This record gives sequence, structure tokens and C-alpha cells, in this order.
Amino acid sequence: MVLPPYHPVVERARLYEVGFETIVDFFYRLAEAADKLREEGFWLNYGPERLPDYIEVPARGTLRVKYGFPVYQKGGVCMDVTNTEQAGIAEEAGAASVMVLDKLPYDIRRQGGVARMADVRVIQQVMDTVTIPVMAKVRIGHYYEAAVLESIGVDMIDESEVLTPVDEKHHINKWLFKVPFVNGARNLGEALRRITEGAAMIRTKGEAGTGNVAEAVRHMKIIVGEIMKLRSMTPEERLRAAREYGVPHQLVDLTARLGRLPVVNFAAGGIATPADAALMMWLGADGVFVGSGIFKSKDPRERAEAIVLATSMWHDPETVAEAQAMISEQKSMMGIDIRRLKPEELLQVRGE
Ligand SMILES: O=C(CO)[C@H](O)[C@H](O)COP(=O)(O)O
Repeated sequence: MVLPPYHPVVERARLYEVGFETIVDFFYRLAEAADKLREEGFWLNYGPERLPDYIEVPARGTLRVKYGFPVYQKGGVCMDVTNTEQAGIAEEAGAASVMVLDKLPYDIRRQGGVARMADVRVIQQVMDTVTIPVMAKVRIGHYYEAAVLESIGVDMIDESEVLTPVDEKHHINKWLFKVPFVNGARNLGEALRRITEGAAMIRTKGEAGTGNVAEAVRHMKIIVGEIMKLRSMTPEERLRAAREYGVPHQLVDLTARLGRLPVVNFAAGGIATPADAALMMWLGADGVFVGSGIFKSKDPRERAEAIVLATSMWHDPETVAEAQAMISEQKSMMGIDIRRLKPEELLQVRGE
């Protein structure tokens, strides 16, 4: 992974850079998963040939690890799972990682009530069952759910609007943790604020649990469009944009220079078919998160495999067509028309 040469956020994070255990095992675990997928014919953008850069890294929790982990996920699919059986299906299908949660976003939406982090025992069982990385979700602002997940050794934490926020105004200060975090965003300001708080990865929020990819498309286009706009701004205009976003101007300059977010950016929320996943990749996503679309369908095994194939081969319409042929539209989850949702039912507005 290439760390930006000068990055104020990175500089600040060095304060928290302390090394403890070896991460070599961790990267071998990733490499094994990548080898397995390659044997099965999947192309993935990570693997043992990338290891030597990292093998020297002495510690878990350094910036290189925090920012490097999401890079290893690129081109892959992270699947939401609620139990070991689903986690097994995800791994067999070639998922790059799994995300453990108590209920799938579709069920959270239907059942209402307070949605919290998953049962710790279930997370541990999933970690014992699969060899691919395991992520889990915490509520926005819930430092202690995050501390618990870090202590049991999850590979990444998703501070997610899908769960019920405990703090309407503040996200977790993610620099305080060694484990990497991913956060949702629906525009560039949100994305840069989360990066400033220490997020190592961003995902578009979309509207999770709807089986409707329209909001993920909207958010990805907004983020890409706003980055393009930054590139045509004068330094003074960028300074003002940084003030409006509430982030360091160096981060805005860096984003303009790179022409993309300085961290890995996945798409999420409403992806339900291989063609949805390929569309998000075509729009510039580095990979995808899929939850309800797989396990609320009637063909989760085939669909999981098909979405992995379409995500890694998004640039080849014939392969995406093959992937699309692996599933049946009759078996897709029933989608929700977003215009029918009441404003208070929208998850994407949580945590700006
Ligand atoms: O919050 C998430 C990303 O971490 C969910 O994994 C994602 O949004 C799932 O949404 P859906 O159920 O619509 O696929």
C-alpha cells in the first residue's frame, strides 16, 4: 500500500502508533484465503505477492496495518452474516471477508426497536469457523462496543448507521483504536470527516435493507462528482470547501490531487444482484458490501458466488452475464421503493 507522503491525519495518527503482537499470522490468513479463491478461479486484487511489503511490519495496530487491511479487500465482497452457517456460505462463495451482525438490515428495518452489536459469542464462533477476515458492526458513537470488539480481535469494525446510534452528534474517535474502522458516507464531506476521525475505509451508505441499489448509486456519484469539482477549484476555493466540510485543508488538497478518496472506498446498501455489484464497481467502487441482497434471497449460495464473480470481473460484461445467469430474478429479495419510506425510516441520514 502506498501511504500518502504527507497527510495531516496520518501525522496525527502516529501519536497512537504502538506495536504489540505480530501480524504475520494475520497476513498469512489473508494469503491462504486468496490462494483458495485463485484455485477456484476467482481473480482478486490481493495475495501473497503483495505480502513482502508487509511482512516486515512488526505490530498490529500500526497505521500501515490499519490502512493496509482494506487494500487487501479491494476487488472483493464483504458479506453480512448473522451466524456460522451463513459465514460458511460466504467463505465458500469466495467472499473477501464477512461482517457479523445480529440481524440483516432488512430484518432490522422490519422489526424496529434498538439494533445493537451482535452477540459476542456468535462473533467468536464465526471467527473460529472461517479463515477469511471477520468484521463486526458497532453503533455510531458507542466506544465500548468498539472496545469489546477490539478486545476479542475482530479484523475491522464498521461504525454503522444500520444500528441505532447512541450519539447523534459524535462518531467514535477512531485514532484511539488499533483495529481499523470503516464508516458510511453519502457525500464527500461525510467521507472526509470520517477519515479525519480515523476511518481507514469508507463505504457509500446507500439505503441498507431495501434491495434497491439506487441510493448507493446516488451516493457514489455524489462523492465522485464532488471530488471532480475539487480538482477544478483554486487553492482558495479548496480552503473554503475544507472549512465547510470541517476537515483539514491538506486532506482536501490530497483528495483533489489523487482524484479519489485517500482510503479504500466500497459501495454498500441495497446491492442485490451481480449486475448491481458490477454497476457499483463501474462507478468507481473498490469493492462491495452485501447483506440482505444475499441472505434474504431464495438462492443465497448461488447469489453469493455470482456476486463475487461479478465484482471481481465487473469490467467484462460477458462474465457478468454469466454471473447474472447463476441467479434467478424470481428468487431475488423483494425490494422496497425508497420513495415509500417515511423520512424517519431512512438509515442513511444517521451520523452526518
Ligand atoms: O452497513 C452495511 C455496510 O457495512 C451493510 O453491510 C450493508 O449496507 C448492507 O446493506 P444491504 O443489506 O442492503 O445489502
